Amino acid sequence: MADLTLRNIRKSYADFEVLHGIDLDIKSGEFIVFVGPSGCGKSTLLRSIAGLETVTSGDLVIDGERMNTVAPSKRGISMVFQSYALYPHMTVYENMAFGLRIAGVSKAEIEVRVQRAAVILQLGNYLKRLPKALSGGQRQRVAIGRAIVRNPRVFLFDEPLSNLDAALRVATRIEIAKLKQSMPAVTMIYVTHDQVEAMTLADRIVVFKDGSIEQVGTPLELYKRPANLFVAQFIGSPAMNILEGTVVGKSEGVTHLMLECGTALDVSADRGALSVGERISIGIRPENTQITTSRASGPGLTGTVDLIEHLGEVQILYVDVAGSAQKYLIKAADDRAYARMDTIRFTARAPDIHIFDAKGCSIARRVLEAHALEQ
Ligand SMILES: Nc1ncnc2c1ncn2[C@@H]1O[C@H](COP(=O)(O)OP(=O)(O)OP(=O)(O)O)[C@@H](O)[C@H]1O
Repeated sequence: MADLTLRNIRKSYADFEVLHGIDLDIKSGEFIVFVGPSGCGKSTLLRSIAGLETVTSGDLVIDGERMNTVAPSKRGISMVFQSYALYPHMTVYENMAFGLRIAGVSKAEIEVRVQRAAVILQLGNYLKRLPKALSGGQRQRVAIGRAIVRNPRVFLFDEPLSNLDAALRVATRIEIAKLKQSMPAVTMIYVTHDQVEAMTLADRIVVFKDGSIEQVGTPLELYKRPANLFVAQFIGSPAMNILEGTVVGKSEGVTHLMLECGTALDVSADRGALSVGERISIGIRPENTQITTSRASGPGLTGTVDLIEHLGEVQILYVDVAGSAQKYLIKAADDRAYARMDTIRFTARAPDIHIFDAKGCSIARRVLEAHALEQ
């Protein structure tokens, strides 16, 4: 069991601040996934939690105990890296046992722990093999086994699957999900660039940008209610489409928007305290866009198909919309044929239209925060 609290964590390399005051509460047994663009500080934070980096200021607390100056080996943390870093001349069993032997754990206890890890990771038949006789996925399982045998309170994973090919990634991802089920009390923090890993493994996802947290939430919260434009475009693949516009009027219960592409859009007034003249962006996900007809009629936006990608069960249409520099992407079932230069009309259901203010903040969130302040 391990609750983890990060309070105003800052980390600088010389005069370059990488982490700008991170606050995060992680509950015992949670599976937390860190995502964010390259260089945003995910690995630095993970390594700081492990004690492989010293934080410049702030408090790093595990189960009520401040850990800032506690040696990595005394934090009750195990870490699995992208590179498996197995000892090539040792068998799988010896690789898993090595750290325990150095720590002076008895032979009998080592046997129990290694065998237990081998069962969890289905490595029982490979214990006598050398790493060179294992697949990449099996090697990564040995690296995870080596971490398990230490009975950690907190398990850290730094992009553990990124060296594996697509099929092995999926198989090993499922192993990690099972591992979580078999160790429900262990807190896990996992860094990845892979959307599917983040969405499928996480209890909560933390989205980072430039050394700060943008949003923390369950995968569905981030997908359905992104707090800002950055999260909206970062979570989901292909990314959410964004169109610029202005609030042009308000009448009873309705706010009228005019998009730069020349399309008028009415949204219900409870979508926010929008003011007339205010610049806004609307966001619609490719999979939430419905093509109304292949001819230029009916309500919605109009565009010209520029490119089509067939992915099997779905196709991605890249559509040029007048007045918008960005292509509008539509994810549609592959049961209908479109051709390049087709003119299409498309719409989205009202709940699937996200609205952001000029600062990129979600209007829905702005309203929620305003309500919270009033109470
Ligand atoms: N030892 C170091 N000395 C100086 N700068 C560093 C050091 N380690 C990391 N950085 C810088 O800190 C920033 C954050 O790096 P970090 O590796 O934490 O990012 P990341 O989000 O994990 O990126 P990626 O997804 O590419 O692994 C980067 O700008 C990086 O260049």
